Amino acid sequence: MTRTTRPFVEIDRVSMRFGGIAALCDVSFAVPERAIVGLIGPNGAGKTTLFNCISRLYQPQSGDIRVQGKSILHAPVHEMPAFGIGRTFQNLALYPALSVEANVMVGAHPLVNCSALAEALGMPWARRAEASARARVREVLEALGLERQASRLVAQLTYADRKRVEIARALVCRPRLLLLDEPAGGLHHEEVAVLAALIRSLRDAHGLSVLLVEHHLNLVMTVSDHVVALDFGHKIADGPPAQVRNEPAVQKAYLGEMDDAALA
Ligand SMILES: Nc1ncnc2c1ncn2[C@@H]1O[C@H](COP(=O)(O)OP(=O)(O)OP(=O)(O)O)[C@@H](O)[C@H]1O
Repeated sequence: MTRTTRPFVEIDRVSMRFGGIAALCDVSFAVPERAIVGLIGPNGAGKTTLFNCISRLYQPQSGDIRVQGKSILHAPVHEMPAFGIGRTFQNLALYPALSVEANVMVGAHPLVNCSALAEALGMPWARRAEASARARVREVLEALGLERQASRLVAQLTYADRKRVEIARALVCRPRLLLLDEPAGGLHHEEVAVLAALIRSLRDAHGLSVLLVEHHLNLVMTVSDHVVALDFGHKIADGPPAQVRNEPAVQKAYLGEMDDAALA
């Protein structure tokens, strides 16, 4: 699939404070169409706050966020599905006592798009919408190699498979932008390599733009086309992985956080 440099998302001078804490200070960068952009920074740098602004959980005090040129911050929250943003959460936000299929079905809710009454009464259009959402869920489970786990409870899965379920749920509504919040957290070395291949293949197969928050720097540097680094809410670097890795401000921000090998 051809990549372009046209921005899919533009973060434009976004600032967000929590009382006296400046979590984001005038942060600007773009996620080009079909690009994988890694967002790095030490603990407390502002990465999750930015994700929460893009998914409209937080409203920044100033700046704008545009998807294909249209401001999401000025759009009503119920219009958000139309912007095509899917996300996963740092601490898995799954229902352990429900099946894999049921968990992914939760993400398909916007596809059903019928009143609760129509669903409860089993109206024909509600049944058709639900059948089509179930078909989509099965398609995504298959794409992620989870089809044989569909009826298992999430509580019975390995941690790596739970992470896949989160990604499946984020994909079910056919997003154009996938926000991945620490997908490698808690994974073993080999599982991280599998994850890297999965992220690339999802981008290639579906033409997705991906914004990846990750502490696993080797994964970020391997998989990203472009890397943005934050520190104390400020953008300190923005460029190709090799350039950002060697940026003195990035090296300094990480000093003491992790061994130098992570950045070598
Ligand atoms: N809801 C909140 N209320 C108050 N302060 C907050 C809130 N959310 C984040 N912060 C503060 O904003 C700053 C940025 O936090 P954020 O969680 O965005 O950083 P992060 O880069 O995602 O860190 P980590 O890598 O540890 O997840 C921190 O100082 C944090 O304590």
